[in-house]
Amino acid sequence: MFGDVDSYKNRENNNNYDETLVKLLEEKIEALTKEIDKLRQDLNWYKTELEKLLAPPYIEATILDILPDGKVIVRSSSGPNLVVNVATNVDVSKLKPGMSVALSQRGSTIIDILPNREDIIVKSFELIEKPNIHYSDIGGLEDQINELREVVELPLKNKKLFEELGIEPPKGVLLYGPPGTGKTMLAKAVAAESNATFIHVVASEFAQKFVGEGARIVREVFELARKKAPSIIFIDELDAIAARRIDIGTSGEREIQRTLMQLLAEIDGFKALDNVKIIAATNRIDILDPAILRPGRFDRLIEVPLPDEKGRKEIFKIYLQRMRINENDKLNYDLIAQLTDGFSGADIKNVCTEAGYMAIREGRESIKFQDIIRAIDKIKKKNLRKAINTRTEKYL
Ligand SMILES: Nc1ncnc2c1ncn2[C@@H]1O[C@H](COP(=O)(O)OP(=O)(O)OP(=O)(O)O)[C@@H](O)[C@H]1O
Repeated sequence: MFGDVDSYKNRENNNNYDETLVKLLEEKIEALTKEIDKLRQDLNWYKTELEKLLAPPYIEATILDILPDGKVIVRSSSGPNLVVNVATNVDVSKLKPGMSVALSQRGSTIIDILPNREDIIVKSFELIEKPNIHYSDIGGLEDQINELREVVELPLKNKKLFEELGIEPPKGVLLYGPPGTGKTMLAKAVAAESNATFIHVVASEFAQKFVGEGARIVREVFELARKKAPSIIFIDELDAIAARRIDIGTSGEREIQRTLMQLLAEIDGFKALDNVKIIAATNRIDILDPAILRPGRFDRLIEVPLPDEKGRKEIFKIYLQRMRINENDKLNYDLIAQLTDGFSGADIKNVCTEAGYMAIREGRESIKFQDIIRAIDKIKKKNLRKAINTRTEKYL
């Protein structure tokens, strides 16, 4: 009798044991299946990456003409004009002269239509139809503003006056001076006040971003400027392509030289009273190639120096008047202007921003005069550290 009860219990235990084991195994299978899926995904990813790495490069080409038999004449980026076929996955009816396409590695077949090159290049410039900066936003540069108004704004706005008087305004203006003194601001403000499109290009990017294409980009920038005229082309860091060169042996140097040549050709190619103006900026006028400064090119030089005490006071006023100052504090502009000898406009803006942060960090809703003094001290130390690092890095 008892034996029966025991065997029943044993069976019961065994059943429980089996159920637990089945559950465990099912869970294990589920986990492993998930892992297989994950590994399969990883494997596919590695396979496609490997394929991409091992795939031969395609050749970029521009369509010149589409022939009646469906073949296409292209100019390949590697040189000659070619008559090529079109792969079946490419819709022939979409092909048009001037379009960029990818050719198979052997250059015999169009295998893809590429996005419009001009769009890609143009997107990498800062193109502002009308910048939102005005002369009144700029402190301490009254003479520079007046000169720019005379040589850029007036000819753009009143071409007739110049034609009647028979005067030719300069084609290109070069702004030179230390970093952060407002050169870019000046160029943007003239564009805004002249209702001109502002095209901002950074010369160092010609060489870095578009290897082997600097000259072509210069051409496209000028084309774009003509299309969007009246316009101002602002070339920042001009020295990156226009520095005097003793040795042009390397291919990189030759490429920069070609870019410069194209820039000079473009400047020479338009008239002083066309409604495209060029403003360039540099911190290193001392190293510029004299060819760039010849009459008819960048022949109007405007120095944009560090602000003097009066200029610093004006810049402080521009920024601080927009900020909320503690009503019990009187701002001593003379003192802060005196304390910031050697500061650029950009440094002064940093001081104001830093003072604002000091108030925020201390949970205040307004800035105290003391914040500004502390911020000046902080920026001074930061600038000093930067100067020490620049002057000592060659010894480290
Ligand atoms: N004279 C100024 N008046 C008001 N703000 C200024 C002035 N100069 C500089 N700033 C401030 O500093 C910032 C940087 O100035 P900007 O880019 O015009 O200098 P930059 O001379 O073109 O410098 P870089 O040579 O480094 O390109 C401006 O956005 C502006 O906030």
